[in-house]
Amino acid sequence: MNRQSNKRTHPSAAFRKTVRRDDGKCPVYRRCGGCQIQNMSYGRQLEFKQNAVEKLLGRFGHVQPIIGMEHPYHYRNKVQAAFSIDRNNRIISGVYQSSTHRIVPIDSCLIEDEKADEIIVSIRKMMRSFKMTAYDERNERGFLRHVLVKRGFATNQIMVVLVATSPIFAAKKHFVKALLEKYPEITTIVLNINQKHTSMVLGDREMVLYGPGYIEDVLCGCIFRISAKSFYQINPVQTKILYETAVSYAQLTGTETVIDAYCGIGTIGMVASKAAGQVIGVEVNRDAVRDAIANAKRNEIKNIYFHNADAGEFMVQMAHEGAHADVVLMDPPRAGSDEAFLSSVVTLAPRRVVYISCNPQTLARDLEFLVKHGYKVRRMQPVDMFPHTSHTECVVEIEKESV
Ligand SMILES: C[S@@+](CC[C@H](N)C(=O)[O-])C[C@H]1O[C@@H](n2cnc3c(N)ncnc32)[C@H](O)[C@@H]1O
Repeated sequence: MNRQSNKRTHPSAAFRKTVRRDDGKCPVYRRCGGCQIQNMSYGRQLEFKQNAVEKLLGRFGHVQPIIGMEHPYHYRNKVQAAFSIDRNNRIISGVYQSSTHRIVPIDSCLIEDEKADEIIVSIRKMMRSFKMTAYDERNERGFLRHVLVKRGFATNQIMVVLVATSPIFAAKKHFVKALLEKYPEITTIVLNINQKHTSMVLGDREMVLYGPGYIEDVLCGCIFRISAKSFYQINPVQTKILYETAVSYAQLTGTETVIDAYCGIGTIGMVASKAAGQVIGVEVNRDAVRDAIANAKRNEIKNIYFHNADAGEFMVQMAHEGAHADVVLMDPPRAGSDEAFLSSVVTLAPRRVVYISCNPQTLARDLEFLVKHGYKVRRMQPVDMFPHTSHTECVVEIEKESV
C-alpha cells in the first residue's frame, strides 16, 4: 500500500475499488473467532476500525486515516497450533475456539503464513511414526501440546518450537532429521517444556534440538535476532510503517536521550538510535533483553543500552535519581501502562512521548492521565496490523504543553 495515497483518501474509498468482498471466505471463521470481522470487505473493516478509534480517541484531537494493507492476507509471521486428540483418537491441530479450550481443527488460515501452516500439518502427520502422542487436556496425558512456527519474512529463516509436557523425547534425532529433509528451510528447532495447567503456550524451560535457537529477520535496515519467547511484531509489512511513523513523531535531531520502554528485542529503539544521542531500552522479559543486546552488537549500534526490569519500576528509579530524558517511546502490552510508569514520565518531563499501542481502550485511559498532567496530544495514526480481526494499532505523538 502506498502510504501517501492512503493518507489522501478515506480508507473505505481507497480499498473498495481493489479488494473484493470476503464474506464466508474462511469456513471456520465463526467457530474460530480469531478473525472477528472477516465477514466485512477489507474497505469496510478499515472504516469500522477508523470509527472505533475515533470514538475512543477523537476527544484528544484529529485521528489520521488508518493505514491499511495492499494484500491483507497471510501476514502473520508467527503461527501457533494447539494439539489434541478427537473422540475417535485421531490427532488434531488447530486453534482454541474463542474463550474455550475446545480446539477447532485448522490446516490453513487466511491470515497466517502459508509455509508455517504447511509445516504444522506435516508435523501432525509425522507424529505417529515417531511415537509422539498429542496432549489430552481431559486426562492430562500426552506429549505434544502446541507447535509454534516463526518465520523471518525478509530472511526466510524458520523456527519450529515443539511445546511438550516432557523433556524426554526418544525419537528426537530421527524426527528432526525427517523434518529437515522435508523442510530444509527450517533453520532452528526448539523443544519447550510446559508442564503447567495454564493458558500460556510456552513454558520456562527450553532445549535447542537443531540450529542456534533463534531466527533473524531484517526490518527498517536492522537485523533482529528473535528467540522463541521474545516478542516480535507479527506483521512485518505494517511494522515497518508503524516504526517509521513512531520515529518520525519523535522528531529526533541526533542529540536526544531517548527511553524505549517495553522495548522487546530492541527494535524501535535501534531504529531510533540512528537519529538520537543515546537510547535506553527497558524490558521485563530476560530472553528478549538477551536478544536486544545481541541485536545492538550485530548491528554495530553503540549508543543503545538495555535494562532487564519492570518499566514502571525502572522509570520510578530514573525519576528518583533525577535522570534526564528528551523523548519516551513506549509500546506496552494490551493492558497498557501503569500509574507508576506514567507518573514517572510526568516527573522526568520529556519534551515528547510517542505511544505505540495495540489497544485503543487502554491507550485512551493512559492519554487521559498524560493530558491531565501537562501533555497535549499532537498526532494520532492508526495502522492496521491485524486485518480481519477487530484489533488496531495506533501511534500517538504527545508533547509537553509548555513546548
Ligand atoms: C507490545 S510488545 C512491544 C515490544 C517492542 N517494542 C516491539 O515493537 O517489538 C510489549 C513488550 O513489553 C514487555 N513488557 C510487558 N510488561 C512489561 C513491564 N511491566 N515492564 C517492561 N516490559 C514489559 C513484553 O515482554 C513485550 O516485549
